[in-house]
Amino acid sequence: MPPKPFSPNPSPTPDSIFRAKAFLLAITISAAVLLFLGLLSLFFYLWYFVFNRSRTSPFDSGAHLKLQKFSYKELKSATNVFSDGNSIGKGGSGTVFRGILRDGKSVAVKKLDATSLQAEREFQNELQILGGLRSPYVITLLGYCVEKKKRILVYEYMPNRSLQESLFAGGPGVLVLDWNQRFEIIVDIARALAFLHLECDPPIIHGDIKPSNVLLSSDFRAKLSDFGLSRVKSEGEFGVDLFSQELGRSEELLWKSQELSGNLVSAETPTGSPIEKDFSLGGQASSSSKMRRFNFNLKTSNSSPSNPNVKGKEVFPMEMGVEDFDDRQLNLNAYVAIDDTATTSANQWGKDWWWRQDGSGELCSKDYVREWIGSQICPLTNSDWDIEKQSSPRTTINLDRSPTQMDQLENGHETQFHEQRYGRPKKKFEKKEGKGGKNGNKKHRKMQEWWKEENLAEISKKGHKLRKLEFSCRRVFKFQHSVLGRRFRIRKATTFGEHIQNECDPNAEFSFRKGWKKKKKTHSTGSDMWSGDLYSRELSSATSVRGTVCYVAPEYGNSGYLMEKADIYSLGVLILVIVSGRRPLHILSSPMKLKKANLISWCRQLGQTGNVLELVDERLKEIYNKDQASLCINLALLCIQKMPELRPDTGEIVKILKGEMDVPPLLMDFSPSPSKLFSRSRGNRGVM
Ligand SMILES: Nc1ncnc2c1ncn2[C@@H]1O[C@H](COP(=O)(O)OP(=O)(O)OP(=O)(O)O)[C@@H](O)[C@H]1O
Repeated sequence: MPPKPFSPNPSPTPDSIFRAKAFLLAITISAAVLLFLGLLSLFFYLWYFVFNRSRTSPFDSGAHLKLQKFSYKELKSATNVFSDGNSIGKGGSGTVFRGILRDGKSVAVKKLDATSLQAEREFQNELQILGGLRSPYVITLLGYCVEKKKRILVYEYMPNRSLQESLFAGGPGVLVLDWNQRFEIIVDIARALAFLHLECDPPIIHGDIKPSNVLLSSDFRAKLSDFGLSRVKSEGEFGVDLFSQELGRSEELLWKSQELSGNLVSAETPTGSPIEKDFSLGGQASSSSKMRRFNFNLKTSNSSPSNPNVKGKEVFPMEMGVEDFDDRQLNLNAYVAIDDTATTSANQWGKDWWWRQDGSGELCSKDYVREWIGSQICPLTNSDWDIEKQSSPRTTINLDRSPTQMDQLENGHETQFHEQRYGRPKKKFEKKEGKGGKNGNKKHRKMQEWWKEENLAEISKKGHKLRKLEFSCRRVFKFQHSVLGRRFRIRKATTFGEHIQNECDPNAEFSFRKGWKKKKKTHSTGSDMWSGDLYSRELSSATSVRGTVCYVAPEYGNSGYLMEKADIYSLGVLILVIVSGRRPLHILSSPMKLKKANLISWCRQLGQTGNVLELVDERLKEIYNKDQASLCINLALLCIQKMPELRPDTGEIVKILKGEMDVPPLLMDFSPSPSKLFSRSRGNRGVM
């Protein structure tokens, strides 16, 4: 068959040309539109994440759960314009209100003090850490509000509010929490910590375990709250936290400022090098050092305490022998260098306060209560103090008078104590004041150093100039001094009740940042001037004291080490508080009860010599599970051991509480401490 002849395509008709052109045009237009839309969404995406999100949500959204962003208007109407009636508590960094959202859900709205650095830090921490956590044992952060300087956090509402209120609000004779509830609360808190330490990766250290940070649901189950001081442990880290990295700088500033002010103790080591050099390393090494060489607070150096080059330091006169010292002398020398391989830093008091909690007997709670009060009224320099004394004798507190009063109290002269405290003629008061002035000044100086450093440490983080720091420190101290005087006039006019704390004006409380402030009418009983918790509340309000006095672990001091075992220590104290229904520091008028003033030391004494069940809250009227109670107390004793390595971890604690593991025997702690050395010299008394 012949091939088919080639026939060329028929020429395109105008119609087909038009259709092809239209098709091409449509493709071009749609491509352009798509491109435009793509670019638009890209720009929107960039705008949203780079500008909008970074302004409103200061954390990496990828790593966190979805938090609701509330408008200020919304929260304002939820809380009835943040009315006093809706206020349910006041903390160091803001006020908490009850709110009802538009969908009817109850929430707790924490309005942070806009201008405070602590509030800002707490806000960031809560979002970055708590915002990413979901556990039945941890409070749920539902959302936040950021508008201009306003910082607000919205949490799930806990109808029974804080453990602090449930434990202490009832007053004598009124039982709020029964034994079962207390035990469940202890288990819940242990589980919360186990979640943070073991289930979170990287682990989270809470850093501020105390009753007011344990919130209770309607059925009295506990949830851990307040992550304002918590931190995420970074990989491979063995002891330095984020904030402590500022410490070297702060220390340096401290030394410089001391040079400037000229009237504080010399900050030089015997070799003339600033102590900051070894400061953090000392702590790091300590956490892995052997028991006998363990020392968190003292810097290891090749110097001797009797080295004449140690300028201005108070050195324990070893040659005299510790036996030559009576208790009073030891109290005055509590911050001296006692180890021949160690020297103190100028801020030693700040790290040594906790020794006074220990069970060795020679240092009582009253000493650090007194010292603490001293710190509050102590101006930055001695001359300021003198000026204040002259200008307003009635408003100054005579610290040197306090030991006498307390000693008499201990000796059982309660009536005399009362008279002296409130009815003594002014002349005698002044005479006494003059007599003990020298020792008092020493104490003042120590407290000044501590507080100065604390303030410097915090403010230096924000890069303030040294002179500005000096100025603000002076101003703060002066202000606190004068207002505290006013406070004590009120106290002098009252009669001596069963609890010293009852004398305090219930409507006033002291804040390190703000001085005395009139307490808002709240339901919170969290601020108790004379309780350990008061120190806590107020100290935790002092921005650079991370953690809570009486709850904070000894190794933490102010050197910045915050590890899991610090939480365990606080948990131990908290367990004792829950079991006993007492605050960690509770000064009572009765001399018989004075030994019980310091819960920790009392418990240690009972652990060594007596029946630990003596500690159980009398209000339980013997209606409690004795096995569980002694388990809790023994567990607490394990947790409050001075050496972090000896404390159990959270996994073990939960197992012990669930009865899946026995309480390990309590080892003796041979940490070299002033009190320990003193004890040993008196016959090798062990200190737990
Ligand atoms: N989610 C909540 N539900 C119910 N009440 C709450 C809630 N959060 C806080 N509160 C109440 O508000 C009080 C103050 O809480 P906040 O966390 O501000 O301060 P704090 O922990 O007591 O003190 P600080 O912040 O100084 O450590 C608590 O004691 C508690 O009574």
